[in-house]
Amino acid sequence: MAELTEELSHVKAEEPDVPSNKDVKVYPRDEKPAGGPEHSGTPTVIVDDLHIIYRVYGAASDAERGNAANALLRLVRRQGRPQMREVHAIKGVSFVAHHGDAIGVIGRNGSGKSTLLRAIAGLLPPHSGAVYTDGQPSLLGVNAALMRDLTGERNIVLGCYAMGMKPSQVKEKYSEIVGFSGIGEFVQFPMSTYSSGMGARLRFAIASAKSHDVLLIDEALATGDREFKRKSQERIKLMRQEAGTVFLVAHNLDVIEETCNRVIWLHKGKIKMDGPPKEVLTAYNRV
Ligand SMILES: Nc1ncnc2c1ncn2[C@@H]1O[C@H](COP(=O)(O)OP(=O)(O)OP(=O)(O)O)[C@@H](O)[C@H]1O
Repeated sequence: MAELTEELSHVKAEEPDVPSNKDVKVYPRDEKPAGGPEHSGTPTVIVDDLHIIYRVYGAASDAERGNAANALLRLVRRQGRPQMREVHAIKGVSFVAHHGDAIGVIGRNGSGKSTLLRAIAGLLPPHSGAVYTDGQPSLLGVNAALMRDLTGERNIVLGCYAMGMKPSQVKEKYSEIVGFSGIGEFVQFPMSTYSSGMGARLRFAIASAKSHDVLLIDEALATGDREFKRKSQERIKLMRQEAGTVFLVAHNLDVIEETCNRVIWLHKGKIKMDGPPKEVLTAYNRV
């Protein structure tokens, strides 16, 4: 900690101005995109007829796969342009999220949950359609990109800077982050020595040390133990009260039910249902 304090005092002299992260974009249409329960809060995220298509180079199409002739053909074709396949992961998704919402995103493997979160975070360009956000979305574990070769301590400092915190704020939050993560003395060890649960807990502790306009959490709570799940659910509730919007992808439906006030069910890249957790989860459990 002494080393950390010294490091922070050096950095203070070069402390950059943190720009305002309000990024209000004007929604181009008068009407509201379809779906979702009624809300009185301000819209924070508007997803409008979003399509995301991945391009995979070097992949054989179905027609090309499967026999020796096709294999030979593929060998020959490799001399020319590589084959390209498209994966249409999000197919015309529209919804509006509001201040104070905690939205669970559920669906089978490959239904497009992570892709949707990455698109909201601005990490994937839409093929068509648009995502509008009021404020800076933060995708847990990516925005605060943690480095396996560095100690937990270093990652906390870098992660906090990456979220736009000032050195004085990092100093103030440091002990709280370590305490919340529950990693104890491992904070002095490189993250490569952590279990996946410890890494996820530290990521959550760092990301939730700051209130976010839009916080996107992808399965981070899945690896924590029961005590950590309880603590993180409480913190998500607190973040909602602090006017943020939280998106949560989790396969554990209990976590979704206890944490969220709304659930979006994705199926093969489309919204199958969008509404209160009880209704959506009951329908989801029936299939
Ligand atoms: N980087 C990528 N390149 C090509 N295709 C991808 C890529 N990432 C995801 N996909 C494809 O996009 C579709 C949606 O994947 P995505 O990871 O968003 O689903 P998911 O619902 O989060 O799945 P899971 O529950 O297994 O995490 C899948 O068909 C997947 O194979």
